[in-house]
Amino acid sequence: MEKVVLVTGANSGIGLALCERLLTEDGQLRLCLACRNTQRGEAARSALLTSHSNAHVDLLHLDVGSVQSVLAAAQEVKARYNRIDFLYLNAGIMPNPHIDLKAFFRGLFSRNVINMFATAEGLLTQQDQLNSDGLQEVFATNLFGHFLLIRELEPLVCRAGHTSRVVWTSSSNARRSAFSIEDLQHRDGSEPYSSSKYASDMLSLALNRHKNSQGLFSSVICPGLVMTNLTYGILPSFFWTLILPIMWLIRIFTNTFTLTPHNGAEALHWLFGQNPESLDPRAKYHSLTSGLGTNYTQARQMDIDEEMAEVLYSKLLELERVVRKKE
Ligand SMILES: NC(=O)C1=CN([C@@H]2O[C@H](COP(=O)(O)OP(=O)(O)OC[C@H]3O[C@@H](n4cnc5c(N)ncnc54)[C@H](OP(=O)(O)O)[C@@H]3O)[C@@H](O)[C@H]2O)C=CC1
Ligand SMILES: CC(C)=CCC[C@@H](C)[C@H]1CC[C@H]2C3=C(CC[C@]12C)[C@@]1(C)CCC(=O)C[C@@H]1CC3
Repeated sequence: MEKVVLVTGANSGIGLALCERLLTEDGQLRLCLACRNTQRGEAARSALLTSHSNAHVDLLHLDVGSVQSVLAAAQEVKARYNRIDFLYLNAGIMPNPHIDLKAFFRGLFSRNVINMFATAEGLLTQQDQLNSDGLQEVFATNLFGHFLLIRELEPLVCRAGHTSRVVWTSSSNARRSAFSIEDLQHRDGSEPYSSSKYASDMLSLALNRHKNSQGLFSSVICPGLVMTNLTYGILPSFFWTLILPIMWLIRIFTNTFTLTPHNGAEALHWLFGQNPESLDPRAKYHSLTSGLGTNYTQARQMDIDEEMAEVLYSKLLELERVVRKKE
């Protein structure tokens, strides 16, 4: 039976590389590119069809940062497909990033240097804003829109006798200390990205608790540091080009510098081939690249409090009720 796979944020970076890899792996796939920008979505679809001329590639308009768009897109998905095997929740933003250069140079000469390059801990802040639904934009895009999408698509992913998978593109930047259960949307802090990614790690655990019995299995991955539009938004592209040789060198010390979208998509691709029952719900699956350029996936335990994950789940359900009422 052909597998139905939906990828959010599929028109560039890691999402597009994943699509390319999935089509190479399985020519029978029915792939749905869920993109907010139709023109960029069309360009991605054409590029994929150039290298896989017989592939089934559909396009879906979806802005995960908008409640109305998520609800409309979910209706469209339900009309087009009768099940979804893989839901890759990959779209993500990091608006107005700011690097703390002092902290960077201090970190360079500390024992924490490897961890700093792997996680950006203490280096990065962002300035977030409210979207038209009155939600914090980073929370709405990276977490809540995807949560709402899963809820809307439950008839397609929670089916008796059938297993479906949800895979979150999280980050090594996800940190417990950046997240507050009292401030889910991170209205008051300056690390909305880290907070939203930590929340996705917790949500994945809660989804497994609530939905495994209905055939839905959730996993989280970290793609490592990848050169994409997102990272080009942190520092100008000429800077990245200048330091690229240094980055290849750093890869010898930290295998988290995957650098290319193809390498970054390693764990996403690896999960596609795994039996969900064999996966650890408390693990984050990391895409890693060795100094010699070999890609591999490694499971690392997440620092997650199960009780807090449950509270997050209930709070998201409550927020869902509120936004549905408004709609
Ligand atoms: N690059 C890195 O080093 C790392 C990236 N990640 C995560 O990987 C994921 C992919 O990012 P990456 O490939 O790096 O960056 P890109 O910017 O290349 O890709 C992000 C994708 O998400 C889409 N997107 C953004 N906002 C929305 C929205 N509201 N609705 C629908 N689609 C949206 C973008 O579409 P559009 O073209 O319209 O903007 C784009 O296709 C993100 O979740 C990111 O947080 C995690 C760790 C490290
Ligand atoms: C010499 C050199 C490589 C300098 C770059 C320093 C920083 C700009 C990077 C060091 C660690 C990086 C990192 C990210 C962005 C760029 C750095 C801060 C991410 C936050 C990008 C998005 C993620 O989800 C995780 C990444 C962790 C590492």
